[in-house]
Amino acid sequence: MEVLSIKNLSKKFGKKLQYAVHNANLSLEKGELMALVGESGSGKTTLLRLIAGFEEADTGEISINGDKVVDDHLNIKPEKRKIGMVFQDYALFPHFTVSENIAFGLSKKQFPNKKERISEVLEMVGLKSFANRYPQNLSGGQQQRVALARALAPQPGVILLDEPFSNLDAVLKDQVREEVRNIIKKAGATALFVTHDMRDALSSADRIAILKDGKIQQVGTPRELYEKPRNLYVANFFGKINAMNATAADGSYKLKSGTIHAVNPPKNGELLIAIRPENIDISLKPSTDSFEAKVVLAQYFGDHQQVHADIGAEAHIVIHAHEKILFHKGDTIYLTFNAEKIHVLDTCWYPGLVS
Ligand SMILES: Nc1ncnc2c1ncn2[C@@H]1O[C@H](COP(=O)(O)OP(=O)(O)OP(=O)(O)O)[C@@H](O)[C@H]1O
Repeated sequence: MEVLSIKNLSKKFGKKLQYAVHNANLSLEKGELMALVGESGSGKTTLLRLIAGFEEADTGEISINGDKVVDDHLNIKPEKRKIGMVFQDYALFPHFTVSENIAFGLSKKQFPNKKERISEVLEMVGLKSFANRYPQNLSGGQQQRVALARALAPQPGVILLDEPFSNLDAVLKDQVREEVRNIIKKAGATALFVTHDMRDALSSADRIAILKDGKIQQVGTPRELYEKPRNLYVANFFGKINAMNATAADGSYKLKSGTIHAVNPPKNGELLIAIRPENIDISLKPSTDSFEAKVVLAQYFGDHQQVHADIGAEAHIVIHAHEKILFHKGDTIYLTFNAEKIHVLDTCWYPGLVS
């Protein structure tokens, strides 16, 4: 069941030429946890605020639980949208205890027995024994769980979380990501969280939507976005990738310095192909499909070596090698591309493209 539906949503601030959010389409199924990622200024916060009702859309539609909350003639107030919000700084009321913070958004009509509901959500977030504490006497991770409990308590249609992991140090982050995901899943809630950190998105979300210049570039599972990025922007956002111009012909990708057999033969023509550094084998001996290359930089990172090499006319190739041999600048090496992991990118994206 579709819980959040966004159609052709756009927002421009004042007289700016650029859209903050441009023609966004997004759909969240019940129980889904989605990450909204993108670099600074890509429009993540604006999209979240449009959904919450803190900003007014220029055009487009938003529905929550099947009820329209925004269209050309409608702009339902934030408090009437059945949305739970977890703010970046948690925004807990300092003079209220944990219980009082959670009680704040609960109506007597929906929950005649408020105490029971508070106890339920405190149990859910593992803070039952902290009910009477004040926020300043809690750790950052605990404060975040209170904020999450407060958002979950009224059983909203969708929970929106603004940069939920950005205030946590690196050690806590891994643990809190897992906790937040588990709590949301246990509650059966549907949630959308904003992050600029691709690790948050890859490790926690069921699906990811990636924004660039206010436009959604791709929506998919972490694996789809990592392994089958639609364009170079998406590919680069999730780590290093080697992109090369190639000509598709006779079931192969022809590069200037050799040919790679294609597993899924593409249509003939000029293409931009891409392969991740871990999907290239490196050897000191040639084999039938290998490309000769010259090492220009080799960096040792303990669990792998990052080798930069030139293969003739093709630009720089980056390889993550796990071999025991250490490579050095000037070495002649032989690279074999894992044809199954070669992916064809959309070439219609270029930096700065807005419409
Ligand atoms: N209130 C505002 N007035 C004018 N321009 C705004 C306003 N809010 C956002 N913008 C502009 O809209 C664009 C998108 O901003 P937004 O804050 O949504 O991006 P973001 O991806 O959340 O960035 P960050 O990660 O830095 O928070 C930017 O160009 C920003 O300058």
